[in-house]
Amino acid sequence: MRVIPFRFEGNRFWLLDQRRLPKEEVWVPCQTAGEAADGIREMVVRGAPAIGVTAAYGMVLAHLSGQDPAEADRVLRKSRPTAVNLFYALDRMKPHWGDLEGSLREAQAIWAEVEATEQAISQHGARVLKGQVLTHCNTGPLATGGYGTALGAIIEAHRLGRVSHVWVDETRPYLQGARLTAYELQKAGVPATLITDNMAAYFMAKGQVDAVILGTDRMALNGDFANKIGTYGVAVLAHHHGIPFYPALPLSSVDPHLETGAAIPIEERSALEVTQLRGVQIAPEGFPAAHPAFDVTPHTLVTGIVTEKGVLYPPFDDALRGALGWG
Ligand SMILES: CSC[C@H]1O[C@H](OP(=O)(O)O)[C@H](O)[C@@H]1O
Repeated sequence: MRVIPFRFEGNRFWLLDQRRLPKEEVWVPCQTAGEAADGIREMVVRGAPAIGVTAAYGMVLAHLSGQDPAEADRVLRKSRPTAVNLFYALDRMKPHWGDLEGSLREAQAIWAEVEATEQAISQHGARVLKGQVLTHCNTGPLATGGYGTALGAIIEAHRLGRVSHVWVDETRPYLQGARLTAYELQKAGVPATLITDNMAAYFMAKGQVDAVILGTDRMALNGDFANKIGTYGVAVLAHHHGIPFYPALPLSSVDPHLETGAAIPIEERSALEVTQLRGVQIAPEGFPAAHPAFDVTPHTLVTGIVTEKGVLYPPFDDALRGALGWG
């Protein structure tokens, strides 16, 4: 059963508060673009494609509340910097500024595109997965509003009898794996085991990981990509152990302005998300803590890129340009 993280109802965009999962299912109503931006920034809703859909409906809310679309666009663009889906969606909404019906149609189209591309990603990704798969962070319907990307592929591969078990990285510090991926795999009936991030090497060394698949927040044209912090480490471990490593993404997550990953903006989040665990102080009060929320994995560590157009193999510059229709 898929848990869709939002719904548009009664001229409000309702967000399932992912900070409260898996214990409580609490819905938060957004009536303005500012409230949608707050929901993105505070990670009520999170996940690259889901952020894009939320931003699109934030522009619909701006029209419903009589807000200047340019101001709404500015507020939404400031909410989080790394996932390119946010900017892709707002660029798609721009031609409809001042037009409520057109904005609503475009937002619905963006959401429908998420659903369609992720069904394809899941089917293509399922064909490269087998045995025991490790994943990092959360890339299911909660992160996308559709079928999921990497987790969609895992669930489909299990349905086909290809994947027998999933190692779920808890994904410190925000714990998207422990709280959200475990929740989604349990609902989907897929056998899985939660591990702390520092256990991945142990299970790889024991030969208990046959493939790694995970998400993408922004990919450059050479295949370098940004994803949840810890992804780069998993990629290095997989490379060392000769384990196939696949980022999964819709092609709308490719940044057409970036030749390499060097310029991908990395979000710095509050140190409190590291020094506290669900509000419980775990480090000395005020102790300094770093919190880059993403890291960049070089394309040289990537086996294949799972997209709605199929699985792309090196040289990724050519493969991505071909998939984007750039010849
Ligand atoms: C389907 S891509 C989801 C992507 O977004 C997550 O980041 P966050 O939870 O901070 O929005 C993570 O990087 C996932 O891989």
